[in-house]
Amino acid sequence: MSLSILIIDDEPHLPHQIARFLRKHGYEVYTAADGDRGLQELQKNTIDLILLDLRLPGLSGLEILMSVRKSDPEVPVVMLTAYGDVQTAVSAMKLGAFDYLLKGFDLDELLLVVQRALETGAMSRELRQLRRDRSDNYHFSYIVGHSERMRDVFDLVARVARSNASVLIMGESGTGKEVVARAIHEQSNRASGPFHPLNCAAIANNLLESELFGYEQYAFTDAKKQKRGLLELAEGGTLFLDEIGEMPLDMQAKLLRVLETRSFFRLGGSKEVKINVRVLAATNRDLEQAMKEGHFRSDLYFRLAVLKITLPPLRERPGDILLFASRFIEDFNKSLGRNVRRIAPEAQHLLLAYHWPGNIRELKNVIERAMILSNRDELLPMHLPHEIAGEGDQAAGACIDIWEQWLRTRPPGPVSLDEVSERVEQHFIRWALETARHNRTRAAELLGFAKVDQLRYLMRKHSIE
Ligand SMILES: Nc1ncnc2c1ncn2[C@@H]1O[C@H](COP(=O)(O)OP(=O)(O)OP(=O)(O)O)[C@@H](O)[C@H]1O
Repeated sequence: MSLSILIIDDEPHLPHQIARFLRKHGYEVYTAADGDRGLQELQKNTIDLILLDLRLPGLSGLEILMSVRKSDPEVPVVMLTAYGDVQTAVSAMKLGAFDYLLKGFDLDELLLVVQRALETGAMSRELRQLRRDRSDNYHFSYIVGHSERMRDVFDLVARVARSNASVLIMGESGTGKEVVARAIHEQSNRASGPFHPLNCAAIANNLLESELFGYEQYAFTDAKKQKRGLLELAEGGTLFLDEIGEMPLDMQAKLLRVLETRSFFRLGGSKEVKINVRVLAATNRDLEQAMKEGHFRSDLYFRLAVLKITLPPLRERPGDILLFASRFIEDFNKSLGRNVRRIAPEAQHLLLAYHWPGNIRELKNVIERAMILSNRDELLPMHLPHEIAGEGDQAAGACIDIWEQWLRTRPPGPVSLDEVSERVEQHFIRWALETARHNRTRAAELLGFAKVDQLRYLMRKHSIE
């Protein structure tokens, strides 16, 4: 990725001399002779470093520095200063400038400062990304599982990680395709580079192109400022294209060209950008079928599927269900501040008997939900959703919740059995009506009544409308 430097300086020769020198070292350079034009360049282009003269016509260097800090706090600024202005340069450092250079500097000295500033800028971007990942609650670790098929998958992951080839990861939704892609990245020699996932199905077709390729200013009406696409942002790392089967045919042709030439043009751009990015793709669609139907290009398929990994659905590896469940319990114990110790045997049976159409994602959600619902150290059938536990257990669960709630809130003193059964009865009826969305026949069924009349009688008794 070529990094961009903006020089804001009004001297007639120096900026051009610096620009020539930096271009020779592979940087993209923009120049501006005053603050206003400098800020305009900053608005239009993606700038990685600013070299800023302290004395300028119009806005002063310090004023420009302050507006840069406000609009783009991470871009490093190096002040260019004359001998008599060192004191002001020191004030600029206090305002957040990265460094200053005394005019008369030699170009090698400039290059060193530029390289250091760019590295610092890259590090603060990386830190921001890491913080974002952490706040997304993303902590990368994965579970291999007991099943032989998953052990084979992760053996293959370790082997393909060493190569640079494209990999196509196949499997139903929620089987862990992105997890596998991250595992390949983390075990490869690109691990210290970025990993950028892009879900081709979650993004409108017209945005997909600009998301991948980026654009120059005014490439289209809304392109107010140049923007780098994911192909550039993933430089030195991995780009993960999820649901590649949903990519429109014209984009498939453009992606193929990138894979063949390892280069591309930003939208509206005329300069070829060279890249060093590994592309991993995933699909839950049968791409061979899609090729036969003409929805997927076969040349792209063969480029992407140099290596293939297929993830089995969870129902075909029941040996993994309880292992994954208990690992998720450990994770959620930490994040929810809970201390759940086990899954009751009856609940284990239900988890094992279920067919898991949503695979590991569904299992993870089911465990999280159960842990939120349970206020004990054990997960019971009543904490599982009704498609897993059936309705009977949900009703029992509701009943126990009501009971526990009442025990916690009732005034101290002796409890009469009548009082307890009255309360449970009243709350149980309300629960059934709500669950049945006020359909009385259905609510009566949930309560195990043969006739709706029984429900009507109890509703009158407890003054329930
Ligand atoms: N081996 C694993 N270890 C730990 N967590 C896993 C594993 N596999 C999947 N998960 C969890 O299951 C959820 C779904 O995984 P992932 O997003 O990788 O699936 P996917 O196959 O890419 O799904 P989709 O096709 O819908 O994009 C995630 O929360 C992930 O953390």
